[in-house]
Amino acid sequence: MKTAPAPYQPPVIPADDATAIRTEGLRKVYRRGQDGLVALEGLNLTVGRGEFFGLLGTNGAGKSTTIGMLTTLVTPTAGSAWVAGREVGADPVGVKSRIGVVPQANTLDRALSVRDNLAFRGRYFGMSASAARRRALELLEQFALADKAGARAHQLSGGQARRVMIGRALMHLPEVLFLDEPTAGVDPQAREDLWRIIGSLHEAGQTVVLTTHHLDEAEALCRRLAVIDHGRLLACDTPEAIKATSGAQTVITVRYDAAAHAVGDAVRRIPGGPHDVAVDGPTVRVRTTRPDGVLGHLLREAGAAGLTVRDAATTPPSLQTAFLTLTGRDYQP
Ligand SMILES: Nc1ncnc2c1ncn2[C@@H]1O[C@H](COP(=O)(O)OP(=O)(O)OP(=O)(O)O)[C@@H](O)[C@H]1O
Repeated sequence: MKTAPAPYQPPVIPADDATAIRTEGLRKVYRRGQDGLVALEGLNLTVGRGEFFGLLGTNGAGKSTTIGMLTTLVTPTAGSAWVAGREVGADPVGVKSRIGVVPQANTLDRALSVRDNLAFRGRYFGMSASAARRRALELLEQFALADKAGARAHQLSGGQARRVMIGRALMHLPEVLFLDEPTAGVDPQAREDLWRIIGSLHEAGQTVVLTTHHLDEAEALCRRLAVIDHGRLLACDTPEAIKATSGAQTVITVRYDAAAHAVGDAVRRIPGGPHDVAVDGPTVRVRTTRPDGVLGHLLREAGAAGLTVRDAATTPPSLQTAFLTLTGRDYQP
């Protein structure tokens, strides 16, 4: 008699592991006729449990492709990924049951009420009808949508629909929540509401992975960022560390009470001092990656030249200038 083969056991990262996501050499090439388009080139990433992690890049950088591979919707061309302790290629069902995904497009069922959009998701994941209904109402309450429970999905504003989609993705208490451009196309007030809701989920311990092409959104929400451009990972760190280590320059500007060429010349002559010194009448502007002590020089040299300082400002690198330095081109979302 033939014995049934032992069921395949996909590799499992131990439950107490601090890692929510790990990728090794993740690569995606889309077929385009005879050619291939490399959408993602060998991505190596680790996201910790409870982290708020952002994928930042301009249109077409490869963010949605990355999310698609991590959420089992896009098949990698090469490489591996583990999400919530399961290998994506080996155990897609296990991954799906442990993640919540909010895509860019509105995928609510227009024929159903808001409450049923959530409750049906709970039923799909095996909740009893009463438990699903209870959890749906809890989530709607949490997202200030209790008064919309009986409304049809198509009666919602863009921001409300996005909140309902987040609620629906949370019905089965997923370990990792993926948000693909969660504030795309919503008005500024709705955007702030979404930021507050998403921020509070993270504070409650939810692991969140978000894609955005908004620099301010990435900076306001994400504790760590992967900067992706043309399918390549250019930097992966806290926003502060990316700004500090990108090689982007700090700009120090001092305005005096009279023409300041003497100050500019003196600062240029300081051994090891800043080289990029521009003088425009009474204003001296220094761009440097080593800003320590530069303002002190500009103030001291003013005294020596008999000038009085009217104004002084130091502008540290922004995420925008860091992006410009990393990619060699301006940020065009
Ligand atoms: N199904 C597909 N078939 C062919 N090419 C694709 C497909 N999906 C994405 N691409 C291409 O892969 C590249 C990366 O696209 P992706 O959608 O991952 O970028 P993105 O960073 O998410 O951009 P956006 O912010 O516009 O969503 C782009 O050049 C895109 O045109």
